[in-house]
Amino acid sequence: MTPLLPLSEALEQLLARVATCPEVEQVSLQAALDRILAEDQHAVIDVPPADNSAMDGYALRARDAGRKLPVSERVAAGDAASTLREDSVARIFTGGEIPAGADAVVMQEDMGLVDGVAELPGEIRAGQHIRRKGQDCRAGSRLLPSGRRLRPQDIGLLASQGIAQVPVFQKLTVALLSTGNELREPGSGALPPGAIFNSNRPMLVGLLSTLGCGVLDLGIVRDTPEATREALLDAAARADVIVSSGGVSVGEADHVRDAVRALGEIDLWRIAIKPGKPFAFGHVAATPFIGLPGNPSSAFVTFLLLARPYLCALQGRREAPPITLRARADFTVASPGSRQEYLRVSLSERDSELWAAPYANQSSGVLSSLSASNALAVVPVGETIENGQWLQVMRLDDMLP
Ligand SMILES: Nc1nc2c(c(=O)[nH]1)N[C@H]1C(S)=C(S)[C@@H](COP(=O)(O)OP(=O)(O)OC[C@H]3O[C@@H](n4cnc5c(N)ncnc54)[C@H](O)[C@@H]3O)O[C@H]1N2
Ligand code: MOO
Repeated sequence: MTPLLPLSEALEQLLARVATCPEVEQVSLQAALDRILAEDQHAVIDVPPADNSAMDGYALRARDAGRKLPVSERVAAGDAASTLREDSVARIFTGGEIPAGADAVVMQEDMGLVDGVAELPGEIRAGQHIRRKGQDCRAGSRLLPSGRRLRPQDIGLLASQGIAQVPVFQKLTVALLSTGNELREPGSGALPPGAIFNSNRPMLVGLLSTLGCGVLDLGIVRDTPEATREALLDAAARADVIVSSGGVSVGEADHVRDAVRALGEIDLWRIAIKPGKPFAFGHVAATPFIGLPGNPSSAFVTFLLLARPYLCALQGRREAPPITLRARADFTVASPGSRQEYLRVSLSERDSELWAAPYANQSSGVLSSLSASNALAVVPVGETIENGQWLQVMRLDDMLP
């Protein structure tokens, strides 16, 4: 039996096989949401383009503090810049460009106004309530790095520069297939004896879609060597990656396993994590193949810990791994043995601290454990966790997309 492989080594081996980035395409800014930026983006203009007021009030000279001065003009957002006459103040609105000569803004709440004459407060700091030209972005500075998944705020930032088209990597197409004679699709009627519904398929379609991949859903592959080979060759020709679930453990010959081996190469790993020990990686012709374990929780956890970083790298995405938080254990577990455990837990806040409470049944076939949880808590190999002990936890929402 092959020894257990630490998660970090499995990940390293997977990432080492990522050689190239996808092709680049230009898309409109709005269509760029959730896509992966293919080139660094730089500011082309200063934003804001000129000093402007942060408040509705009066633009004036700070040295005039305490004086009574007439209001010589009115500046609204969108008006072209003007020059402030000597011995006067300008009425100004938020976003209005500061007239030349003015060096401060007094909020209208702080200004006395008698018969149209402004009574300036006794103390005015030069620069107050002025938003400086270029304080948001300086022309030439880097706005966003290549490899960034574009979020709504990134789209807004690009729009603030007048950028209307952006280069993004083409979407990956992932072929998905489910293996297992026992599987039936939801909607196909009542289950015959021995059968179960295929829950991995829609779950994995969801995970892949959330990651921004196009999914070529091949459904349940008919359980013959010929049908399996045909499906894999079709997948290899039409997709960038093939993902399957089931049949990667030590059981009797599985058609997918044998067919991948016949059409390419397959490594069957035993990873030192629970859930998710068996995991396969290889290729069909030149198309990479990932074999997730069949147990639904194992498929989900190995997708997050292994398939996700691999697919992100293949997409050209370059970002820091999801953040790890610290939480206190709301439980006690004895030494779990030879595999690092990823307990499905609910995080909640108590006395300004995070606490992790595990779902009662942590069996890898129990999908409710994931649905009821919002995080994974890491229990290192050989450790006994006492109640109140600090643990590393990863919020599921931080791992997706
Ligand atoms: N003798 C051993 N048996 C097992 C070992 C082992 O080391 N020695 N490892 C166990 C572990 S750990 C896991 S995880 C599973 C993984 O098994 P496979 O990847 O080969 O998957 P299957 O046997 O096909 O299925 C396992 C389980 O999951 C159910 N399943 C499969 N596909 C789906 C699906 N699409 N939707 C819902 N449920 C699915 C299937 O019915 C089985 O109950 O192996 C252990 N065995
Ligand atoms: O890894 Mo299996 O996922 O422990 O049941």
